[in-house]
Amino acid sequence: MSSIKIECVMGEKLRIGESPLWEEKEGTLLFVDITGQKVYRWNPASNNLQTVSVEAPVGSVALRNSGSYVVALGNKFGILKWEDQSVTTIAHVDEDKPNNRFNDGKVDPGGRFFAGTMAQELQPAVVERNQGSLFVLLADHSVITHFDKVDISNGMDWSLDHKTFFYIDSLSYSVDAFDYDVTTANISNRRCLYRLGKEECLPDGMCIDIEGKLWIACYNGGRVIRIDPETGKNIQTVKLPVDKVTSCCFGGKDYSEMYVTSASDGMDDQWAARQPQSGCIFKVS
Ligand SMILES: O=C(O)[C@H](O)[C@@H](O)[C@H](O)[C@H](O)CO
Ligand SMILES: [Zn+2]
Repeated sequence: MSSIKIECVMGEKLRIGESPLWEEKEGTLLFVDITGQKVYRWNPASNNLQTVSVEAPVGSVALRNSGSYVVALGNKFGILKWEDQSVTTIAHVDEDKPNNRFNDGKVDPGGRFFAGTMAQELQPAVVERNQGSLFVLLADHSVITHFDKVDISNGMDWSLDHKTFFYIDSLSYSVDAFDYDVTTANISNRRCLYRLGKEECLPDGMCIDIEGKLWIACYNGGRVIRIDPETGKNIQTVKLPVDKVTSCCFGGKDYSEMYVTSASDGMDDQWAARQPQSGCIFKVS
C-alpha cells in the first residue's frame, strides 16, 4: 500500500456498520448494522445489496461450511439461512443479564466461532462496565466462556501460525495478546501489545494481514492503524473521511483490498453534516 486510495463504495448509511467479512465463493462482502438490526450481503462487482432484517441487535456474522451463516444476535447464537431469511437459535448466553447483547465475533483457525458481549450502550461507548464476556461456540453448539468482566468486547484475530490470539476490550484502550492453543481453544498469558494514543481514540474491530501485522479500526479516531505484533509499534496510519471507524477486513481479488466499516449513531447534526459519509463502507486499496 504505497500510494493509497480511499473510496466510499457502499453509500447506504448504516447506524453501526460492523463485522465485515469477505465471502470468497460469492465474491461478496458480508457485514451487519448492529443497531439497525440487519445483516447485509453486498456484491462490489454488480453493486447488488441484499438485506436480512433480524429481531435484535446483531453484533457479528460468520460463514459456515454448509453455506448458511452463524450470527451473534441479542444474547443468542443463531443460524441464518439467507434463502428463507430465517434465524434459528442454537445457544443462549448471559441469561442473567437481560441488558447485555453480543458484539464483535470471528471464526478461529479451528472453525470455532468466538464472540463477546457487552451491556447495551446508553450512548456510544457509554456502558455499565464489566458486564461482558468472551464466548466460544463449538461445532456441537456447546458454548465455552473464556472470561468475564469485559466492558465492550470487540475486535479479535489470530496470528498466522495460530499460536497467538489478539483481542480488544475497547474501554481498556489496549490491544491484547494471549497464547493460543488451536487444538483446545485454550487461551493464556494475557498481555498488552499496544496502547492507543489520544488521537487514535478507541480500538474497535481488527484484522490480520498476510504479513502477520494487525489492522485496528479506531472508533472516534477516524483511521485504521497497522501494528507490528513483534515490536508492539504502530507502523502505518490510514486516515478515513469519517471519525466513527468501526472495523476492517481484507477482500476482493486476491484479498488485495481492505474494506472498512463505519457508524453514524451518536453524532449530532453538525458532526453528521461535516462527515456525510458516516455509516458508509470504504475501500482502501
Ligand atoms: O461496534 C461496536 O463494537 C460497538 O457496538 C459500538 O457501539 C462502538 O464501536 C463502541 O461504542 C466503541 O467501542
Ligand atoms: Zn466493534
